[in-house]
Amino acid sequence: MDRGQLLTPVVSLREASLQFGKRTLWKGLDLDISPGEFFAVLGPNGSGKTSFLKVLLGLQELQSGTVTLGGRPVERGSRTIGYIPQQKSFAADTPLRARDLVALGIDGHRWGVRLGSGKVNRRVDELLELVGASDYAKVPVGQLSGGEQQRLRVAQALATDPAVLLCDEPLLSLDLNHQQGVSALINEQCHKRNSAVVFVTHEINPVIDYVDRVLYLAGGRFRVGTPQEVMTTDVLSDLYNSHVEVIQTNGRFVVVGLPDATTHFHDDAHTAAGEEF
Ligand SMILES: Nc1ncnc2c1ncn2[C@@H]1O[C@H](COP(=O)(O)OP(=O)(O)OP(=O)(O)O)[C@@H](O)[C@H]1O
Repeated sequence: MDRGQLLTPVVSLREASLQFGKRTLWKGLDLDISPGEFFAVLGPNGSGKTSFLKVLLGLQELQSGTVTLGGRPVERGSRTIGYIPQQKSFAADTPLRARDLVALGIDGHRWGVRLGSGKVNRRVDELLELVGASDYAKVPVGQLSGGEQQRLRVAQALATDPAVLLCDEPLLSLDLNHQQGVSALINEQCHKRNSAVVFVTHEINPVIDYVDRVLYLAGGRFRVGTPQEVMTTDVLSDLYNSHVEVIQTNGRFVVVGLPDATTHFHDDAHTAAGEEF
């Protein structure tokens, strides 16, 4: 069943195009993402995945077309958005404890005013527990492992119970255990608390059990559909303009013969917009 037809979309793009110089990342993108939908954004290096998130964050303007969140134009710093950025480790001497970092997600815009109130402290405790970080609540963030830091970023992003949760490769550099823990948390926010999740990743398999639909960007074009519709030999060969073999085994996708790690932009990218299933 198509959720998009049942629920009012929380993210909508119409005829959206993004271009840097002569390079078109995508054009003619029409897309609705519904509450409670887990939406993965896939594609090779440089295909525009992070730029897509930046458009939703109000940090990158479209060349043409429109983007709305909850029916309103996107704006920077919206509290309806939770954002898990690409992982960068905190410097060892960062003067923040784990719980301070999470508290910034609740009250970051009012730092120094309400922080420390009983209500904020209780919410921070709840969030730390949710991500399994209570044990290191008072440890300076720079002394924590990459996986521990990442769980805090998830807690921070969930702090406002956001309608839209944007995740930029949140599993990078996590071991398998932590990958599973972090993706299960994000899935819970999506399918239990009804947030729309936009999940940028190079690899669909770690979240394949959760993904409802995929936006696959490559070569200045795109495809949108369920994983079964998009992750096929025909679709990926067409997007990459080169023969790519997709094998499905045990519910996982193995993609063989990708041209290289970087996207190949088609010469005809300006006229060959992707199609939506
Ligand atoms: N502000 C900008 N000005 C010019 N070019 C830009 C700008 N932002 C991004 N680009 C270019 O757009 C392309 C897409 O970048 P983006 O970071 O969105 O790709 P990505 O799919 O997230 O890549 P990766 O998988 O490597 O993180 C890249 O070639 C990048 O250099």
